[in-house]
Formats: sequence, C-alpha cells, structure tokens
Amino acid sequence: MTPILEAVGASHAVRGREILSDISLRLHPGETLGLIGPNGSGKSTLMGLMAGLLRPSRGEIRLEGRPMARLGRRQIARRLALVAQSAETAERITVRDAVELGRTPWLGPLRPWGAQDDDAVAAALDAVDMAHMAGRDWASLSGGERQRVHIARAHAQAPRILLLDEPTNHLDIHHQIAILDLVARLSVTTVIALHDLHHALRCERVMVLRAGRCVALGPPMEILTPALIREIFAVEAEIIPHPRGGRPVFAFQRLA
Ligand SMILES: Nc1ncnc2c1ncn2[C@@H]1O[C@H](COP(=O)(O)OP(=O)(O)OP(=O)(O)O)[C@@H](O)[C@H]1O
Repeated sequence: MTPILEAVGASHAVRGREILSDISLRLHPGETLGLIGPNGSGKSTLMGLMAGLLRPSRGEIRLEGRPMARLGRRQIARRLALVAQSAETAERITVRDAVELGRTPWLGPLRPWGAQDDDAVAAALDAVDMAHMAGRDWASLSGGERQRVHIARAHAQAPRILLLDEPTNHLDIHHQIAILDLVARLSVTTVIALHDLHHALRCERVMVLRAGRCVALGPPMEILTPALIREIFAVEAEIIPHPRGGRPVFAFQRLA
C-alpha cells in the first residue's frame, strides 16, 4: 500500500550544514506518530519538510506517493495542514476569520463560500472549545487560546494529514488532554512533535530524533525505555504502572 506520507532518505542542510540527516519514514493512513527529541534535534525541521515548506537537500518527501516537490501549494493544502510552533496570524482579525482561513484551499471562482464552509468552521471552533470567542479580536487572545484557534484553523482545512508542532505548548492541563483526545478522535493521519513523554505514550508509534538523526522508531512502550531516555535526554526515568490500569507514568530525575 502506498504510504500517505513518506520520507525517503530525506536530509536538510542550511548553508552547507546538515541539520537533519537521512530520515526515512512511511506513515500509515490514520496513524498518530509522535516526534520526540531534545531541543534542536530537528523535529520542527522534519515537520517543515513534511509540510512542503522546506526542500530536502538530499532524498525526497512523497505525499500519497507523489513527490512533494511536484505538487502546488493548493494541492498540498487540500491534503495536509500544519500547526507550526508559535505560528502568527495577521493582526486585526477575529477568531472566526482566523479559522475561516482554513477553508481557503477549497474555495475558488467556481466554488464560492457556502453552507458547508460555515459548518466546517463552526465544528472546528466547537472542537477546540472556542465557539464562545468566535467574535473576539485575535490580538486579544492568550497564548493558549491562540494555540487552540490555530488547531481549529487546521481542523477546518479538513486535511487527511495533520502536522502539529508542539500543540500542547501554552495549554493548561485540561486543554492539553482535550487537544490530544481531539486528535485521537479525528480520523486523520497525524504527526505530532512533543516534549511530554506521557503524551508520546498516546501515539501509535514514536520517532526519536537526536542531532538530526532518527535513533529509534516504533511503538512507544517498546521505544521509551529507561536506557533510551537516559541516553537521549540525560535523565534517569522510572516507569511506574498506573494505579488504575491506565498508561504508565514516568518519574524523572536528572543524572548527577
Ligand atoms: N534556518 C536555520 N538556520 C540555521 N540553523 C537552523 C535553522 N533552522 C534550524 N536550525 C538549527 O537546526 C537544529 C534543529 O532545529 P529544529 O527547530 O528542527 O529543532 P527542534 O527539535 O524542533 O527543537 P525544539 O525542541 O527546541 O523546538 C537546531 O540546532 C537549530 O538551531
């Protein structure tokens, strides 16, 4: 089966220095892949490559089997939505305006705004618990509210692939869990860069990056061993069973 999104030996170089090296990955339709790794390990760079915003210096990214480099922005945006880290939006727009931008790839001279677009925007605002703020100025929102609006914009885009770069940044614990539950409910393929290893446990697979290279890829309970966590993050981790049968929890201690 053709992977929905694929990286084939993809690297990215800036001014001749490789900051991401030789990444190969085949995403299966509907799966959620967590990207983890220390600061500066290449997670956002890989997101940028997979979103078609950055070009690989070597290798290739393929979207539904077709080289990303041969697809136009609109073709990509109908299939894939990115919520970048600290994404900004032009000032003087309302929350609803910001979410409506997600419908852009679907509109055109022969396809004006219609009831289905209103429905998509309303459903997206609802999904992130922002419907009551639809009329608010974007500029007046808190960091977490902005993050939720960005996710609503991506949701309204109705993508098959959702790329989320640290989507729980800025969110309180209630909304962190709400966003992860939302992502789990959506029947889209998701790549999600995360720092919280507890959140990574919710993914079907995780890719661990270090210094621009993939060092592990697989189901989180197989990959996130104390030995790997020590090696990658320089912390001692103990894995503690959940008292009521839920996902285990980590206890961390910095290596002396
Ligand atoms: N345009 C650029 N020019 C020079 N260096 C860059 C550029 N973009 C990224 N880098 C460097 O490449 C490395 C990977 O950056 P990237 O943002 O992908 O890491 P990350 O894993 O997302 O980090 P974080 O967890 O801190 O968000 C970092 O060392 C970064 O400084």
